Amino acid sequence: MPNNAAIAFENVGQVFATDTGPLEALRGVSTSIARHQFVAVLGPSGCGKSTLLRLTSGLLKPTSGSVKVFDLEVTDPRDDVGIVFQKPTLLPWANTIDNVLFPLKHRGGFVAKDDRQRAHDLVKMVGLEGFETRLPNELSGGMQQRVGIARALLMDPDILLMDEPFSALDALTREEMGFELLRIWQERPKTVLFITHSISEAVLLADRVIVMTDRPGAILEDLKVPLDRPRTVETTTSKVMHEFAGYLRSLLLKRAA
Ligand SMILES: Nc1ncnc2c1ncn2[C@@H]1O[C@H](COP(=O)(O)OP(=O)(O)OP(=O)(O)O)[C@@H](O)[C@H]1O
Repeated sequence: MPNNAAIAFENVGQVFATDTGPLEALRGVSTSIARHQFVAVLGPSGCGKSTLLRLTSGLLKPTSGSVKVFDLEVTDPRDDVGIVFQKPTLLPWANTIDNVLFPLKHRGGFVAKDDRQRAHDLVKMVGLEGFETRLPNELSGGMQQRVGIARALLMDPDILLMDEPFSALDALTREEMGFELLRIWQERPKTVLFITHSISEAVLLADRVIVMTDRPGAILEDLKVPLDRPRTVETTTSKVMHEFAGYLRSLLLKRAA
């Protein structure tokens, strides 16, 4: 395992205790993600994708093996790891800026003038200039998700964990958000672990796609995406994208056969 990895999973297993007995969610997951690499994870429902993400964030400890971030075993949530969930879980009474600043406030941190400026800059970066004082219910789903992304970027984390971040959005907004994320990622390089059910989204965004098996989740294939950057709208209709997506689809279907 290279020791310059941003994230390293070493023989990770996760067994949950449930009412009906132990449930093995992950088995023997070993892989590493280089700094500033964009890795997408695809796999059937319940194969442990979110569990992998929670283990990386420190919200959960593995029952076997280890998860390391920059060579240190993950024991607790860290400031250099930002998370974006499917639903942005914004505070309904707080405006855009205050929602972005929430992680700082939550940690009991003093919000300095610089922090407020950073929040304004991030809000601008995610395309919400002019919406700084709006409440979440005055924003569309896509805009709320942008607030969630700006919030995850507040501490300028090196690692960004994203759990189906665009799945609640309509197809067009979803694609737009994907390109937006690539723009942000190029502007402020980050190590991204991105969970999705969308093959085309995984291919369009990532450097590498990890395909998981059914539960207990293990790595079925780990593939480099054969597309140059920057990715553009043309990429989405390219032959290479089409063929690679087709291969991934066959992998996922074979598994279900
Ligand atoms: N805290 C928990 N206690 C018990 N079982 C759990 C817990 N968290 C997850 N599981 C179970 O572990 C398995 C993997 O869950 P996980 O959410 O990681 O899957 P997933 O691949 O992200 O699924 P989906 O694609 O449907 O979101 C599932 O069977 C789930 O029910």
